[in-house]
Amino acid sequence: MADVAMEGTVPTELTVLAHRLLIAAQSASAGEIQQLVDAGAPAWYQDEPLGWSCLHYAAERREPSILEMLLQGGAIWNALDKWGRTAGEICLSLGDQEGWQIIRNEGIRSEMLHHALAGPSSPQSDSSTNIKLRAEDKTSAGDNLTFLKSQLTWDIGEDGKERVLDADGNGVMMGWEEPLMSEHVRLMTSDHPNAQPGAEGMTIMNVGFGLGIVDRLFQTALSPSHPRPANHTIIEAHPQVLQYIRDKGVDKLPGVRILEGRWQDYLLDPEKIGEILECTPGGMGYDAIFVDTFAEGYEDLKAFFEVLPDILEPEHGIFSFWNGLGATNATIYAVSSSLAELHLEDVGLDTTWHDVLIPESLREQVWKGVRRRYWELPGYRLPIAKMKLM
Ligand SMILES: C[S@@+](CC[C@H](N)C(=O)[O-])C[C@H]1O[C@@H](n2cnc3c(N)ncnc32)[C@H](O)[C@@H]1O
Repeated sequence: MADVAMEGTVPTELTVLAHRLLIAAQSASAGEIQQLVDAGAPAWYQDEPLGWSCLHYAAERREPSILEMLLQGGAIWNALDKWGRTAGEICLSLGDQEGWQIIRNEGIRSEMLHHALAGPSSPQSDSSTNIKLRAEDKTSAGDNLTFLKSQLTWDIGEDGKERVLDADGNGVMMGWEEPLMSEHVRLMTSDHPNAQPGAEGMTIMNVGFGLGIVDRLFQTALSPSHPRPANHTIIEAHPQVLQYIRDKGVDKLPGVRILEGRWQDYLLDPEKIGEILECTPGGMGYDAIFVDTFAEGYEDLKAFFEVLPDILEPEHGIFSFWNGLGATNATIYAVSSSLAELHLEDVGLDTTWHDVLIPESLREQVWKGVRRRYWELPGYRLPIAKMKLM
């Protein structure tokens, strides 16, 4: 959540100015608002009853120039109200596309600037991320190392589909995601030259096994006339999931290799990368790489992006990732997706997006009995990235 200063935590004179700005944002002229900002009114302030900032109030006016003025005056693009909505959601609910774009663009600009100033990603620390794309907690869903030590449970949800929950009852992997995983696999394999009938089969790296849905699909999605993967490397870190892999015999499938441990243990070590690539033709990299971990934030994903030029086959290699960060909020999801696209571009990859609808009926049903919802949007933005052609 964005920095929030509720009543009582700022000095009185600032509080007065803050309240005047909140009121002005609703109906005053641009000149009056600018005067208050120039006088030092804190545009980041959020009120007590609603958690609304001046940007939320201004969003109701549908006057894009006022939003721009407030953002320049220090309003926080991703301040969340008590219902978890940014001012962008207020714009969206009123059909104000122009206002929404101003807030989204400010999000992209401020996140890019933040990352540029922070330098290369450090997956050990989330300090260089501005968007709070994951919970700032040390519970299982918010911290990767805590998650990897936590006890997991496999069961069947009320939708009749298998799921894995962590010790806090959060959904680690839910069977309803299968149609999305299927679309990832289809887009990653169907046109690849090594997946065509008579070809030698693709080399695939999947990071994060979960229920093994995506791995099963990589093995079986294409018709029998197509070759099975020539090599299928799975990196998985949770001991119980590794046991599940052995119980199911996945490690015995032809061409499958399980790397036990965190992806960071393997891919951030240049010597290990060399060994891992030995199974790919000429050591040139994987034909398809997919990442879907748990309890990791944007910094971790960005750190993964930075390794891609070393591990993705440069000519036809396809990278995709589970695009779930920030998915509880439309504006933050849009900024997070754009940020990923720009950071992939920085490391030499072009991204195309495929919009996949998730039916309301499916979304409602699957959440019964699960504590933390992590999906709140009607649509999923599926990324497919390839190395840019020189
Ligand atoms: C959401 S599930 C993956 C679901 C999978 N795509 C499927 O189709 O079933 C995430 C998996 O990533 C694993 N994981 C979490 N952090 C990891 C890390 N740093 N390195 C490797 N695996 C990790 C978890 O143990 C879990 O099995």
